Amino acid sequence: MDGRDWGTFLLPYEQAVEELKVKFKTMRAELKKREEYAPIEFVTGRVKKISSILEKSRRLNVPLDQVETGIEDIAGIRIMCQFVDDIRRVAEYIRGRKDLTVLIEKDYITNFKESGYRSFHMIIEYPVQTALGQKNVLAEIQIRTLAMNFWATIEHSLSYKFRESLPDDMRARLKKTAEAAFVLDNEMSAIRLQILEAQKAFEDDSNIVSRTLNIIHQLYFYHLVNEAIEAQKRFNDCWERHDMEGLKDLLDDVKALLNAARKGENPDEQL
Ligand SMILES: Nc1nc2c(ncn2[C@@H]2O[C@H](COP(=O)(O)OP(=O)(O)OP(=O)(O)O)[C@@H](O)[C@H]2O)c(=O)[nH]1
Ligand SMILES: Nc1ncnc2c1ncn2[C@@H]1O[C@H](COP(=O)(O)OP(=O)(O)OP(=O)(O)O)[C@@H](O)[C@H]1O
Repeated sequence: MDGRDWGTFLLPYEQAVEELKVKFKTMRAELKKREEYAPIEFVTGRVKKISSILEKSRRLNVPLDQVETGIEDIAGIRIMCQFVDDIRRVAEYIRGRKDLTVLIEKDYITNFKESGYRSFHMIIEYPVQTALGQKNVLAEIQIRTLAMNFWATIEHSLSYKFRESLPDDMRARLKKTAEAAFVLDNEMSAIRLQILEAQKAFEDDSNIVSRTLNIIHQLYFYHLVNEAIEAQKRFNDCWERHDMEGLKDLLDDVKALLNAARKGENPDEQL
């Protein structure tokens, strides 16, 4: 083993993890403000323990003087999302950043691992400004859903570190639980789509209501008083019966009335 000062060696990795955590947490807050929905649920990070670096360098045959390039996850960030679709969005945001360079992407969601493990990984190069100047460090970003994280956390503590020594029946049961997490993610995505569709339909309906009432009001300005009164009656009737189709027909009719009234007056103002 080389006699390096591990404390000093790990300093830029610690700085990288702290900075990246702040940046992704800020990204979450910003997206929440701008779009009212943040694809990031929460962010964690860690610097690999010295014992784990030594164990991995032995397992991967990486000489200790080459761990900086041979072990990509000494600095590690994990981003948890609610839905699978959010993972693609977060990856896209990361690709667009100017303060880091994406070197490798590993899509263990499309191609999940033999164990059942699913996550999206990005290996990045991140420049850290140290007292001695700039140092580029490698870091691993794991992006996953809450269900993927739940599974990976339990599986990690049970099997990942035991590797071959885990009993076969336990391995098989863990694989089954990975399938359950996969089904859970799909179900949640389906529910989410339904909620989004319901929200859109609700917005469309409320637009029809406001546009119809607005146009009925405008009919008075063109002295179409009887037509306006008749349209308002039809509106009240449709509203009582929750008849959105009837409201759509009414909107078409009042639009036609208003267009006819405006004809000749200002052709550009046709609805
Ligand atoms: N819980 C769990 N985590 C995994 C599994 N496979 C990969 N990971 C996580 O993903 C990281 C990177 O995995 P890989 O992309 O396979 O990286 P690698 O450097 O080729 O090899 P290893 O880290 O030794 O697996 C690991 O350090 C773990 O944190 C798995 O089967 N179960
Ligand atoms: N990119 C990451 N971001 C945040 N936490 C991580 C990341 N990678 C691993 N961890 C967590 O750090 C802890 C220590 O893991 P450790 O680095 O020893 O192993 P590992 O990365 O899972 O496996 P390996 O040694 O094969 O790379 C575990 O709780 C693990 O879940």
